[in-house]
This record gives sequence, C-alpha cells and structure tokens, in this order.
Amino acid sequence: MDPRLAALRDAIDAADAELVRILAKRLEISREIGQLKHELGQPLYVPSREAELIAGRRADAEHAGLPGDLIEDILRRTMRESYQRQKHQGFRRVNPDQRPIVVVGGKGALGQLFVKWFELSGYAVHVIDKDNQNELPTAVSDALLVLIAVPVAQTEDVIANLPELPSDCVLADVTSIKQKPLQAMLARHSGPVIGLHPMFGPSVPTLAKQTILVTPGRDHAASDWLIQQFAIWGVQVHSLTAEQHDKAMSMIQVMRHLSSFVYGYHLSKENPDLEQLVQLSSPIYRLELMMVGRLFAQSGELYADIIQSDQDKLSMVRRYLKRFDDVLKLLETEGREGFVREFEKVALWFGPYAEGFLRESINLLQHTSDSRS
Ligand SMILES: O=C(O)C(=O)C[C@]1(C(=O)O)C=C[C@@H](O)C=C1
Repeated sequence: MDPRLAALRDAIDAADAELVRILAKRLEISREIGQLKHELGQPLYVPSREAELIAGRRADAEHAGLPGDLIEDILRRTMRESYQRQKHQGFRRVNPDQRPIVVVGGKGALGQLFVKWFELSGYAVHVIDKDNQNELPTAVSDALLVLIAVPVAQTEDVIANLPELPSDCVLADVTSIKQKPLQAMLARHSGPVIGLHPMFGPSVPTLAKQTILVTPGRDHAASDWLIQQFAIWGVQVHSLTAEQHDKAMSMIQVMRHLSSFVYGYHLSKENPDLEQLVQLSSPIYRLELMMVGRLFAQSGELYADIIQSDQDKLSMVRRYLKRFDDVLKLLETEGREGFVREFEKVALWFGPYAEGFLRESINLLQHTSDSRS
C-alpha cells in the first residue's frame, strides 16, 4: 500500500477511536441522567430537549463547515442508545398503591412487553394465561389494574367472563379494534374503563417515541396515573373516541395489511426467485419487500383478525379491490392518458403531503442504504 495512504488511514483510525471515546463518554453521562430522572420521576423521552440540542449542534456543525444532517443523524442514533441504557435503570412508579396489576394474556407477545415495563417501574404484576386461569378470581380481587392482552378474537369473551373486579380497579385492553372491546368492558365492570391501542409490535426495543391510542370509557381521571406512567416510559398518547379510532384504523391498518398480504400472496403464486429479487432491488424496492415480507414473520391469526375487523363486513376490502379493477379498466380503455389524468387527481388530493412524504422517504432510504454492507 502507498505509505501516504497507510498514514492517512492510520489518522482516520485514530480519529474514529476518539469518536468512540467521546460516544462512550456521552452514553455514560446519559446513564447518569437516567438515574437522576428515575429519582425525579421524569420521562425517558424529552422531545423539547432533543429539538433544542439538535438545533444547537446543527448550527455548530454548519459553522465548522459540516452538513447539519451529519451531526443530526449521529445524535439521533446516539439518543436511541440513551433510551436503551436508561430503560435498564427502571422507571419511577407513578401509582404508589401496592395492589397488583393483572395482565390477562401476559404470556402473549404484547402482554409480556407490558408485564416487563410495569415490572421495570416497580409494580407487582400477576400474569394470567391459559395455564393458570384458575388464579384469575384471586388475582383480580385486589387488583389496581386489569389489562386484557389476549388475541382480538378472544377479547370480548375473556372480558365477559371476568370475575367481579374491585369498584376502583381500572379495566383496560390493548386490542387493535376499540368499539366492541370497550362496550364489553363497560358492560362487565362498573368502575373505571379505558381502551388502549399500542401502535407498535412486541419487538420494539424501547417505548420511547412510540404511540398508544387511548379511547376513554368511564371515569378517565382514575386512569390518569396510567397515562402518566406511559409518558415516563417515553410513550406519546393520543386520545380519541372508539368510533373515530376504528374508522381511522380501517384506513391505516386494514388497508396496509391487506395490501401487504395480497402482494405477498401474489408473489407466492407467481413464484419468482426471491433471492434474485432481493439482489436486484435497490433500497426503495427492498424496503417494499421488507414491508411485505415482515408480515409473514408474524402471526396469521393477528392479521386475519385485523383485516376482518373492517367495519360493515369487509366493505373496505371490497371497495379497495374494486379500485384495482377500475384501474385495470382505465388502462385498458384510456391507456397512458387516463392513467396520468387520475394520477394527477390523486396527487392533488395528497397536496403538500406528497412532497413531504417524498422528502421523508429519501431520508429513510439513505439510512437503509447506509446499513447495507
Ligand atoms: O436530557 C435528557 O433528559 C436525557 O435523557 C438525555 C437525552 C440525550 O441522549 O441527549 C436522551 C433522551 C431525551 O429524550 C433527551 C436527551
């Protein structure tokens, strides 16, 4: 190797080693902050602090002739590491009441996640699952919160068959549909009721920046502690009615999962060489394959329940599929011209969001590309 190149690479190695030392130092400070925040009961994720810090470092970077995006990427990735470190130190427990939290379905994937986070916050958690259902009456007899985390198809039955709960016990569920479970909970329990829909899967490493949708049922004030606990975990909460929730989800979830399923179903029938498709795919296509493929690494029952949760007996599914047919007819009758005309109408409907999504996706694709070797 040319000795000049070798010397420069040595210098890069030294600079990178310094970067490692600095990152280690930052993470150690962040661990200390985590400890202090635990003591003070402050949230894991502090968006205002992050925004201020990023703006400051972007300005520093630009002043030094570096792109602001570079330091922002590094800091955001490092802050993700902060969440991980701070999570292991546990969280302040908002509700000092010593009574236990009962998680019904606590051995399921999402149930386990809530069990872990409640335990990280110092609550006593009683897990109920198929193998110890006989413990349910005793477990709920002095429960602070009963959280139903069973598959969608079983939720209503499990709620209807719950034993009597203490009158001040909060009854909540984490099902991805909200109207029916909420009605079932209100019918079964006369105390505080709240519907929750975590907008994440069980594999998320931390809850920082994750969203939980909340559909109030009865006596919302009695669930305040739970909402505050979520905030300490770094979760962002949005409140809406169960009806609004289910309507929005039929757009967000039913269509997303249906499209992915049909795409995967179609691929499997066409039976191409998947290995080759992956190799030929640039980041955007790879991302698309990932969005589809990841579905099939999860539970078919879950997605069947979500797709079937579509209100009005699959009417959204039917309308969506009819649109494929409409597009086919459009292509057959009017060809390119018809397609472009409809395309422009859709673009108008998206308005400034189209540009915004394009920008956001470019950023995302850069990250996907960076992570490939
Ligand atoms: O300042 C804090 O509260 C931190 O926990 C540190 C830190 C960071 O790594 O800079 C991490 C998480 C917060 O969202 C904000 C900032």
